[in-house]
Amino acid sequence: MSLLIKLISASVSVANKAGSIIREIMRKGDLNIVDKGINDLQTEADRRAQRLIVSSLTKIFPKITIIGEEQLDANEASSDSLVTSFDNSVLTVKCPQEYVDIKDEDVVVWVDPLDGTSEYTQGLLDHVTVLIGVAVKGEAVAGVIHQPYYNYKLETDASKLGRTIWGMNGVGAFGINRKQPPEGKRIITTTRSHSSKAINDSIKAMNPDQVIEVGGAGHKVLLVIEGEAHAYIFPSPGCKKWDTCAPEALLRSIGGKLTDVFGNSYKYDSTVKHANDLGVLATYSAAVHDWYCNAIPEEVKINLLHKSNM
Ligand SMILES: Nc1ncnc2c1ncn2[C@@H]1O[C@H](COP(=O)(O)O)[C@@H](O)[C@H]1OP(=O)(O)O
Ligand SMILES: [Mg+2]
Ligand SMILES: [Mg+2]
Ligand SMILES: [Mg+2]
Repeated sequence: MSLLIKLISASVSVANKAGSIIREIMRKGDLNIVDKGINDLQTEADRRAQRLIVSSLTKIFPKITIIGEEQLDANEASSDSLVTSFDNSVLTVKCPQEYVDIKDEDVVVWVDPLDGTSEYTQGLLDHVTVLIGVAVKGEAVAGVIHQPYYNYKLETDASKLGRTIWGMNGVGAFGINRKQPPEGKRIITTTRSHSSKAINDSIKAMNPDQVIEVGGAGHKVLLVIEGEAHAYIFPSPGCKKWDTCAPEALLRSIGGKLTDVFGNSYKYDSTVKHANDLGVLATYSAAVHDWYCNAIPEEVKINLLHKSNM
């Protein structure tokens, strides 16, 4: 069994339990919110989900570097029992030849225990995802996106609540049906809680038919994959490597693309700067990516570049 398939399989299992914790904390209603900066919230769910994910994966893969969003006291153990099981459906997949021989030290796992925290605290629950991204030699190669409240408005059957999607470069994506967005239209999805003039100017320059303002990097990439939007636009600082690693890998696995505003892929080795200073642009197909990239005003791009060098 290859290391990568085992790692994705374990990540699917632990992401599912992290989702249960996120639902449990919301059900009990004690979110215990702190603001880490400006409009940068953390709840008990972010903390407990990260402790579970990082401790569980560390137990199975002690030599792999795992980087999580939340800065937590290293001495504080997970209060939840660890997940050391493997998702069987992933284990049946054959690892592409190029990844068969990778070593522990080639891998970095990027964990966003709860993406869309702002929306979580406001009850916009389907914007929330758990993101586990796997980078190999600095490249986003595989991603798990768990959406704990998928179907929550439609389904009364608790067994149909939530879904887990995973994808790997050279293998494809599972748990989601890819759909082409409507032809002859331009639908853009963007932030609802971290807006800026640069974002508004860029969207205006793209002359869209519709703009979908929703929370979460994971959630917006799912909208792109399911054909609800042609592109996810965030020409602004604020997203970090744990926001984009899993979404980037998942999109790539189905022929889409996630880059900075210049069209360059981000790197994900353990020494990279965490902030994605040059923004995020994601599209459903690599063939249309350049159009969106070129449509972002030059002034917006130059400003991001200047700020990133400061
Ligand atoms: N200015 C910011 N400060 C902190 N986190 C940000 C900021 N902008 C974006 N993010 C992170 O990127 C995600 C996508 O952005 P948005 O929801 O605004 O479209 C957010 O849910 C948040 O992740 P998280 O919720 O995990 O902290
Ligand atoms: Mg956060
Ligand atoms: Mg996030
Ligand atoms: Mg988060």
